[in-house]
Amino acid sequence: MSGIKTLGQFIIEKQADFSYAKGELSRLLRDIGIASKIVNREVNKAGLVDILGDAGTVNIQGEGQKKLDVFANIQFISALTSGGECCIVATEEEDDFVRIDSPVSKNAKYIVCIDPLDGSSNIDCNVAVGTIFSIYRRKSVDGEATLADVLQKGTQQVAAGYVIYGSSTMLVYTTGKGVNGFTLDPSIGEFCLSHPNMRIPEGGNIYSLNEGNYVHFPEGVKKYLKYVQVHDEATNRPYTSRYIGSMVGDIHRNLIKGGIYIYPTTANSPKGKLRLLYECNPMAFIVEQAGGVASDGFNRILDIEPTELHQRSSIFIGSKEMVTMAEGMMAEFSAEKNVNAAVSEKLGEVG
Ligand SMILES: O=P(O)(O)OC[C@H]1O[C@](O)(COP(=O)(O)O)[C@@H](O)[C@@H]1O
Ligand SMILES: [Mg+2]
Ligand SMILES: [Mg+2]
Repeated sequence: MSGIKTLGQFIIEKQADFSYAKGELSRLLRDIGIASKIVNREVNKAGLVDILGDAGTVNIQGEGQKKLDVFANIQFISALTSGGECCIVATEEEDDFVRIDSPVSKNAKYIVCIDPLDGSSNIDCNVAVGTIFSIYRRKSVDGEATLADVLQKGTQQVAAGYVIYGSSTMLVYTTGKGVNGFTLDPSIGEFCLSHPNMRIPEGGNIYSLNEGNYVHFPEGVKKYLKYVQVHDEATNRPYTSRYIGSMVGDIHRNLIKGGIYIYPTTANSPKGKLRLLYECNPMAFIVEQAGGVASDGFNRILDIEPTELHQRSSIFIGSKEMVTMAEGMMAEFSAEKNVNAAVSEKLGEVG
């Protein structure tokens, strides 16, 4: 077993990077690791236990909840409650944020935003699903933490990560000092460092979006699709289309191979489908830390000021050259034309 570094060992080792660290964030990441293993256990034997199918309830997003959505939600809230390092959990599956009222948690300084089970539409057909999490330090020091402590810009995240329950189970996270990936070794029940210092390629030829929504796409996205589907060997086009329908699965693949994932505004989702706090912010932090880019087509995701708990956003995320090209098309062809300085600057970089 020499040479294996577990998630726990790595977290403690990296704690030294933060002079003020007292171990709370390390313990919080540990708690998320524990709940992920419990969810993984159920995912792995899903067909044998009563965890597939609908729960018969509808969440605040207006989506039918799957049994595994509900199970995962309960597991993460209970692990974070017994761990005692966070005072509020905001989750995609609960109408309002959950205040952790255990004696130890009351003064805890961390807020966790979580998508307990991502890719719910794939649960019943054994396709990769995931969990996405984001951690903030509360702004208020005294008294009970409030909604204002949850509605922080993505730039304020102290850590973010995802777990992918795929052919193997991996946990990938950042604390703002690069991105590292850990693979679960079931034989020892430990996440072990397998992908140190992950970097997304600057360019790529994989595009991921639900083309079934084409007619409702903004003009800029339609133009980008035309651009990637043209035959031009010099620019390695046409690109390849890959769409799993689990944000975690699509972004994990693109993180390793290079690529772009786009979920724009559509007729069904005029503000975009994906949730800013639970999906867009954590994925944007990870991808940026790996050298990529994430925007809503115009504005950097991490700079968006959240105003609602379940706020949605369009998202263009992945390899720098690909996202910048798509943003250029949005700037040129999409009516919103609220191009900000940053996009023009990026256009300048690509030339
Ligand atoms: O089916 P669509 O509209 O293409 O949406 C798929 C997207 O929706 C999601 O499933 C939304 O996440 P949840 O499963 O957590 O609700 C993403 O994982 C995925 O990328
Ligand atoms: Mg999701
Ligand atoms: Mg979900």
